[in-house]
Amino acid sequence: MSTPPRLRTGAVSVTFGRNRVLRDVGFEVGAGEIHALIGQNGSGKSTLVKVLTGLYVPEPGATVEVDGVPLRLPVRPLEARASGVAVVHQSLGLVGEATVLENMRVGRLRAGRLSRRIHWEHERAQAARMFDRLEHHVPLDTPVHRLSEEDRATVAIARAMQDTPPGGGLIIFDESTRALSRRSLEHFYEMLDGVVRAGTSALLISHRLEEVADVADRVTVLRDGELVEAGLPVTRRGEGELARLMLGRNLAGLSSGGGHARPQDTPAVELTGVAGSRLDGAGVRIAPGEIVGVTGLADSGYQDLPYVLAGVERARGGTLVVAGNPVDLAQFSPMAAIDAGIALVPGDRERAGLAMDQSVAENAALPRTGGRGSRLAPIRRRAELAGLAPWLDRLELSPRDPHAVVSRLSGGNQQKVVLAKWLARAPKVLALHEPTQAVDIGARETIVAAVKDAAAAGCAVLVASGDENELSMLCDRILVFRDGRVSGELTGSPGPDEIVAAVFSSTDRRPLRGHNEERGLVP
Ligand SMILES: Nc1ncnc2c1ncn2[C@@H]1O[C@H](COP(=O)(O)OP(=O)(O)OP(=O)(O)O)[C@@H](O)[C@H]1O
Repeated sequence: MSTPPRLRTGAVSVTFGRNRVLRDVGFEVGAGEIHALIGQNGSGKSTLVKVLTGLYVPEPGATVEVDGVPLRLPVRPLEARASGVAVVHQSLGLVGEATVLENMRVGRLRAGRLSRRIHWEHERAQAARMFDRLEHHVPLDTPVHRLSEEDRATVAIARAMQDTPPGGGLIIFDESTRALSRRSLEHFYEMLDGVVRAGTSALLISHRLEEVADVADRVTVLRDGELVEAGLPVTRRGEGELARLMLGRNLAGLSSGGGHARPQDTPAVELTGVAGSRLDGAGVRIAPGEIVGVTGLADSGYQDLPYVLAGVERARGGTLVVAGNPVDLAQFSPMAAIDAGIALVPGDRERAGLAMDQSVAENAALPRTGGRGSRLAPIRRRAELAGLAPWLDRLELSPRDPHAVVSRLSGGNQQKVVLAKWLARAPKVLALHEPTQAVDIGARETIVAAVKDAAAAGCAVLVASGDENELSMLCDRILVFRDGRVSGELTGSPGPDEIVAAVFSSTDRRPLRGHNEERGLVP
């Protein structure tokens, strides 16, 4: 008798109101494989994960089996956990302020039956065992936000492994790796390779198709809630082919670099001597039409710059000159930034100021700068909606409805709302933090084109990113940060390898995982 797959789903359908978001989804994940689940924003990936973990109830007729044993539906979260299914959420899903030990053991702490006291020695031993299994050790008493990015990735895997029996179980990574830099990704997959070689399975959800092509053994593709492919071997399938399967069309080739710079002009924006929690004398000058990237190691401070430029993060000191007017950064505010024509697209939606219980259109109208009660408000509102609609079309918002409530949109679609809102306002300066992080490859193409169009029209663009592919697609010039200030500059539309080499001071860009044939895992 052949061994059953690690996970098998059958006829999983989910409907919200009149919207059927999953339709008869049946697929299998084998033992010891990395299985990727890909699809455009809103195609139903997270909904499927939420069915597997018991957050959403599938329609009658669905089946979910782990190692051939059917789970009762709707899935009971504790039963899923007991059968060896673990989930790592977006951006590793760790609590920064809590220690490694607390992150490892939260939800699992056991108090003595009589004393009601927690046996910390037992908890430490349990946590340490996982790091032994991974052969990587991380200090248990350090708060997670003080760890290196690589160590944080180790903790996320170790934490999930607690629910999987040695050599068994399934870890679901729901966009967990999306904020990791190249070097941390290499480390992450080195560890995960060891875990799956021992027999544990991984279900990987990621919009980085280059990563999927590098590391996955097989791929399942969802389009509009339906299966397009189930368990297709990934061997020798490049990013382009995966994109075609996902989008149902060919992806136009993306040119790299901005190419619209007019550096002889007086700068549209200039930051000097910026001091903040992680910044220490940083400075950037951006000409009208120029797209400048800032990058570096995770703790180098470059990520703070868009927020300082948009007045969202108060700097301790430094000067901003925008359109020839100097401003003391210690006195700067978000409203002053908006008035100066500076727009911010943050990296995570929590910082994006989305009003989750309001519609897409209502969010696009926020914040209003003055004239709230004016008789002209309805006219302005209609004009705003008219300006927004083409952007919602261009970014393929799903559902394409300006009246949809934001909390009901998928994560990537929420990100698109923030982008559409600011792009529709034709800002003078755009401050972007990982602008394509949560969006699918089709929308990434559109966003890159839209940012370049904005630059061509004279907008000065700052892009903070740890993703060398994103930087290479967008930027004319890249500043590399170290210890809170600029330590190097790459000009002439640098490529991804050059960027990684500059950030890590080494030219060694290892493959994320050996080829499928080498791993001997492809049937
Ligand atoms: N609680 C809900 N109520 C109503 N609609 C919902 C709810 N949750 C999700 N949806 C809808 O279900 C569809 C699928 O969403 P889902 O989050 O599964 O997409 P996804 O493939 O994970 O997208 P992304 O890549 O953007 O994260 C979307 O159209 C979304 O608007």
